[in-house]
Amino acid sequence: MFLYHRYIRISPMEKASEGRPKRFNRDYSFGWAYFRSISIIFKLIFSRWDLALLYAVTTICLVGLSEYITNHIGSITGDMYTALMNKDKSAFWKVMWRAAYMYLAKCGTLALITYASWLTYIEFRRNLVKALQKKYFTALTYYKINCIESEGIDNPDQRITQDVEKVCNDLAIQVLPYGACGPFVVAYYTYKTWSTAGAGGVGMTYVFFLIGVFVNFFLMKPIAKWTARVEKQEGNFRYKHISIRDNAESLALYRSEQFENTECNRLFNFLIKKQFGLTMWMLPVSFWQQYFDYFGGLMSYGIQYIPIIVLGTYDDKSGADLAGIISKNAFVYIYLINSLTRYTDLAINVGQLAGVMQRLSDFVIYANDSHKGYSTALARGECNETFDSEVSTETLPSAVIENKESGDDFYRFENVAYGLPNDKNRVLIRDLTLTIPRGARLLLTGPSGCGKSSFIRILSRIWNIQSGRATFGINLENVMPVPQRPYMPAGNLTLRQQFTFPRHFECTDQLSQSILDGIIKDLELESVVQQCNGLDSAVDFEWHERFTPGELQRISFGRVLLHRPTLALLDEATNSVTEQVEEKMYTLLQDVGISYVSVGHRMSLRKFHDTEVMFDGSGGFDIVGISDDGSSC
Ligand SMILES: Nc1ncnc2c1ncn2[C@@H]1O[C@H](COP(=O)(O)OP(=O)(O)OP(=O)(O)O)[C@@H](O)[C@H]1O
Repeated sequence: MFLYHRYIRISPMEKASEGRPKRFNRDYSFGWAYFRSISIIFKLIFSRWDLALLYAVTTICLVGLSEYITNHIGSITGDMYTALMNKDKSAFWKVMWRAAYMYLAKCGTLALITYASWLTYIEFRRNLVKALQKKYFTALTYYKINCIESEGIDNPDQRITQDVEKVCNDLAIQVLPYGACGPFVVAYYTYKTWSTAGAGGVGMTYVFFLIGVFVNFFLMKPIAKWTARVEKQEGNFRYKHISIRDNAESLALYRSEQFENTECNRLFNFLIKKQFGLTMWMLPVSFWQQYFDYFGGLMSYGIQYIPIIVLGTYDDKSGADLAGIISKNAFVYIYLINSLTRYTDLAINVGQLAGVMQRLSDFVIYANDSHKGYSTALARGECNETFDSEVSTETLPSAVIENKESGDDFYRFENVAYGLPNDKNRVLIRDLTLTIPRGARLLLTGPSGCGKSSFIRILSRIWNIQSGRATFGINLENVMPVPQRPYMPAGNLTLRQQFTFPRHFECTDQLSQSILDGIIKDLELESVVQQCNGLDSAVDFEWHERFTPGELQRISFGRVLLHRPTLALLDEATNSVTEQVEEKMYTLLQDVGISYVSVGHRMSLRKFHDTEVMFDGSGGFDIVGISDDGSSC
């Protein structure tokens, strides 16, 4: 009771953190949903004829071979008993030699099974991770899960890394080999049992097994549920530590050790509570598993009661022969019981897999749903209608979106309203009528939170408009953003790769190299190159921890100058550099003929723009012209 109170009681804070009910935020069960999730995951693992299938079949064949050898090994003890009781030297040495090479074959096969099942695991994991990552990075699914509405898909990173690892490991090494060969082994030993102990012996064994299955079925239900709960809390706890790693300097400046320590402990306590819950359920499962195994050993002799005492089948045999027969029969019966109990043991693995497997299949279902809208929109040439299904058209006129690449304008908005994609009631801007022509130099200003960056999201087509008519006259390939917080992809990349991001090309040709050298000089990035040991050394530090926001802003600005898009979307892209550097940056943009839409608060920005849209913070706006000296006209 004390332990229950200490670990399981739900605190008010924990209750509050559960939030509103979400589609995928539910407890997992050991039922039909599990079988559905198995079919979803298997389709991804075996999506084509490849090594995964070859290795899986090889493993199963090796397990079959191992069972065949075991069948021959089974008679060795019985023959040894008979040879020793008869004091028969030649029979003894025959059995010894037979045993030696049989064990050699058995051990070799077991080693090969381990090897093949690990290869299977690697191929399973390769297929599943690649399939999930493809889904994650299609149709902005990663953005929706992390920034918009995940419907309860927590910790996607953990699902792709840890959950996949567990599922593939258990499937390839535990479940698949023995699960696939099991029925044949069971059928063979059932026949062997029948031929010596008759229907009574087989019946006793199967009743024993069915009791096991029945008890396991009830014990497994909570295991699936609690495993998924533990996985979720593991993900939250790990993510907390990752965020501390990524923000170590900010924490140090805030001296927030105590706060973060308490927070880490709080998340860890959630995890421990869930682990305790799982452990509580593992107690009866473990007891039942052990008891069942031990009782199975006794049963292999118990069944012999039928042929030896009830049927008197071996009444004419000598003591030595009977000892050998008892040993051989015991092997057959114990093997039948073992093959059946192996299934009940596998049930623990399968039960634990149920929770993790459903976490993965939920991820797949969510991604597939989110791809649906995207594909239709793409087919209509309207790849920006990603969030259509979430937008309310009850109170607003419907949204009309057109793509006109050949037009004179980059964008045309007529009576457009936009707001939060995850809250249809929150409209940020209403009735916006604005044309952004080719060659535009547009400035967006207004109070914090009024919807300036959201407008950049509309231009980048990661958010959709709610109503009105929007015409897009520029392909996304020709637009490049510079976000508020410079994005530096992780993974020991070189400085050159940071510059060439988001493309994977290597700028080795003379022209790109000379452009890059010019950018480094113009943006005064020589010291950054030095700290990175040149352009082509893989760095082992965290970019945000090593470089200042101003340096990072200059690197992301350098990307724009290197890629030379038609239009740059600059979201407070120069707010960490001096006004002199800012002037240099805008002059460089103008020199290479890149149009731009900027978001910013500084007055000094005005002189680089010809039009200003001033949002008022309550859904309205003003559009004014700007003359060369920065004054309104
Ligand atoms: N993914 C999101 N989910 C929910 N709300 C969001 C999301 N992104 C932005 N918002 C909200 O939308 C509103 C407008 O945000 P936006 O980023 O456009 O502001 P902003 O005008 O650029 O402000 P600032 O000048 O402070 O950057 C804010 O209230 C913000 O909290």
